[in-house]
Amino acid sequence: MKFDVVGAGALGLMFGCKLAASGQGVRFWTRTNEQAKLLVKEGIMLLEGEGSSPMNITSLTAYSLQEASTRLETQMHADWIILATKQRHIDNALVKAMKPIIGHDTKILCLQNGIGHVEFLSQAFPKTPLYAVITTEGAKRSGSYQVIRAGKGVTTVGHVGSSSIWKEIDLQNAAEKLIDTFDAAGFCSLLSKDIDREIYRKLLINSVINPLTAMWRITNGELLESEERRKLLQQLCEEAIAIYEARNIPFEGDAYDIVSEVCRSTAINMSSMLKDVLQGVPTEIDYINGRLVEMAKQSGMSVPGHEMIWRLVRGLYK
Ligand SMILES: NC(=O)C1=CN([C@@H]2O[C@H](COP(=O)(O)OP(=O)(O)OC[C@H]3O[C@@H](n4cnc5c(N)ncnc54)[C@H](OP(=O)(O)O)[C@@H]3O)[C@@H](O)[C@H]2O)C=CC1
Ligand SMILES: CC(C)(CO)C(=O)C(=O)O
Repeated sequence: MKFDVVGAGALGLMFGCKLAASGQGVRFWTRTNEQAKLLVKEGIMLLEGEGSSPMNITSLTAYSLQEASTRLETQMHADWIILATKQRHIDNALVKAMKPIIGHDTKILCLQNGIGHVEFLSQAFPKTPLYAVITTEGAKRSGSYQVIRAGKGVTTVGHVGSSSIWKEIDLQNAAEKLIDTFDAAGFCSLLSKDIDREIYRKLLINSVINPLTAMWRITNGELLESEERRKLLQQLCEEAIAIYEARNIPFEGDAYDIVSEVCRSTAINMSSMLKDVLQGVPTEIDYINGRLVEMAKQSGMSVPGHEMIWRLVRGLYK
């Protein structure tokens, strides 16, 4: 199978490295020429867990995405594009730059947290099948070509949006082959027929854990360590569930219990939002709490907790 990885950040490097190591064809499309050159020169170094020796993949193909139209004149389109940028990178400029790498049989796999990107990309690429991924894998970039697998997780894949020119059975077969390929590369993967459910479940979890850990600068586990923190966790869960109920979005189980369980199981993790804040880069708050606030407004509801935490996190970045 051939993969084009757009965005050689934490997840892009990790997925690309392990897919290449398992014998798949992987080509990287970076934002900068400098990173593409470094990847070609140095390869990727992936560290998986303490005590394990690093995996080093060399002989890579990598270009800047801006060069796509000239590079694709002499090369084949991939079966899959793994879109591994952040939500905020997905805009008209990225769409324009990606057009040359989309062939007749290319499918796009979106790794982003939050919501909004699927609708945007469905409109931008109406004929291209889109799949969303919800992953509990943890990856941390430690340089332009070095990445750490911070935690093994489960990667769930499902078809999203409508792609009128593809038959349901072909969409399903393509996803099944992808799951087998991911499994063979060392990613425990599942196929979901209702990926929206997974997306909204993850959205709720992220909308509670991420901004609170980012504001308080604490690990996920520390969120449960005081009554004051637990109360706010509870309030954000209740507000999110009220929005879901108003909009008929299914959510199974007790939100507070589920969020608390994620805090416990990822206790020593720094949330992705806290990492962004500490690095001084914009967070994904607009695509997580911002979207919830927007949904609440559309339903004529007030969600003071989410609105306040959204503004507080936005205000951290000038
Ligand atoms: N890391 C994780 O463990 C997890 C991440 N996610 C989600 O996955 C998504 C990616 O996260 P993560 O890998 O951590 O993010 P990173 O910031 O590490 O990676 C994003 C990459 O996209 C690149 N990029 C930006 N614009 C372009 C462009 N125009 N063309 C090509 N590349 C571009 C960036 O390049 P540059 O560095 O040059 O700016 C960067 O390398 C996020 O939405 C996140 O929420 C979900 C689950 C786990
Ligand atoms: C589940 C959680 C909160 C784990 O850290 C996450 O997805 C993130 O940090 O973005």
